[in-house]
Amino acid sequence: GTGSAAAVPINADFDIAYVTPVTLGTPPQTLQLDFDSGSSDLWVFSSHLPTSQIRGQQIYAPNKSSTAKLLDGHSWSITYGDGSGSRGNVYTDNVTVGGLTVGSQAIECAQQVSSSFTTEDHIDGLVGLGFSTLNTVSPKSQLTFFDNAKSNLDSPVFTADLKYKQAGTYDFGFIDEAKYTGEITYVPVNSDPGYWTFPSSGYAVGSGNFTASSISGIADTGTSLVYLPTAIVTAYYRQVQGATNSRSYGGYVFPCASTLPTFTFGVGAARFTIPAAYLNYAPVTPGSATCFGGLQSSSGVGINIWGDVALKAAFVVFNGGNPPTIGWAAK
Ligand SMILES: CSC[C@H](NC(=O)[C@H](Cc1ccccc1)OC(=O)N1CCC(N)CC1)C(=O)N[C@@H](CC1CCCCC1)[C@@H](O)Cn1ccccc1=O
Repeated sequence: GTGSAAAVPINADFDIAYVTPVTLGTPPQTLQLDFDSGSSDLWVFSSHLPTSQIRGQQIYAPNKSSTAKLLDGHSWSITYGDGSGSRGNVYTDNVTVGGLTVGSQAIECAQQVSSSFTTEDHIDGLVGLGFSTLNTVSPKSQLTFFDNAKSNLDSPVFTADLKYKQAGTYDFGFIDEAKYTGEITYVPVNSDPGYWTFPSSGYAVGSGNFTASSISGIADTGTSLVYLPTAIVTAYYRQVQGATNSRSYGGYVFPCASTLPTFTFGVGAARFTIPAAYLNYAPVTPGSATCFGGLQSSSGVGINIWGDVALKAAFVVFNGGNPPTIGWAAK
């Protein structure tokens, strides 16, 4: 089988995250979930949450689904890189994404969410697309939607075609040739850390020379920005008039009117250029003349992350075969 679903930006002004409609249970309950290749829990706002923690989000009510089953004695708790988090209990039920259905998928029902989830009313939960080793359900960890679907997929892959300020798609089980140009460059994935960790072959700032250097990082659809080693990031912002590394804003900022260079990264022999517009991420506060960069240092994060700012400059194939690989193509 295959599936195909839209990845819709949650904010009209800048791409902080993308959500995809997912139907749960019988009769179907549709929620807008953030597909996150940087984590491996499928969790939802649920009828088990105190109403004080719900602010407009859609919820999944397992007691309204004839196919829901409590996973007795199981719980989950997750904290993300940005400090947000949630926890709760677990049901299994049917989950459908873009026409692809998984029966008895673990649906982690939130009983508590952190304030940043309560205030982000466009996100009703997450679908983790990392490796199932990262799943937080205890005492028995659960499989991701992708791992459960894999044996029924025409091909054990999912692809991300994220776009700048417009809807893109996540496809499951097939590679849509119409979504990319040229060849797909595949490189090995180290799944031991549980993420889609792959080697990049180097970078260039604007029209400058390409610096060959092996950079290990993760392809993370759930992270908005790109986080890379400080040496690379300082080389980039040296080319930006008025750029400073602001402690108060937590990263590199610059006058919104500044001209930004592009940023090119290598995957094997292939080269992908992130347009300057993607790197002029957003005003630090609405209407400010100071803007926050889409490229930031990974020194505070602990790993290099190729987030949405990079992913939307390419068509990316997450190949869950044995061994796993990741493919990048121009589009
Ligand atoms: C450098 S990991 C920071 C990253 N969280 C972000 O990227 C958030 C995303 C967001 C989306 C919607 C509203 C608010 C914030 O956005 C910012 O942090 N931004 C954007 C706006 C900017 N002004 C400031 C910087 C992050 O924890 N991702 C995790 C998934 C996220 C969690 C929050 C909800 C959306 C999905 C995850 O894949 C990151 N992971 C990756 C590997 C290991 C652990 C880990 O946990």
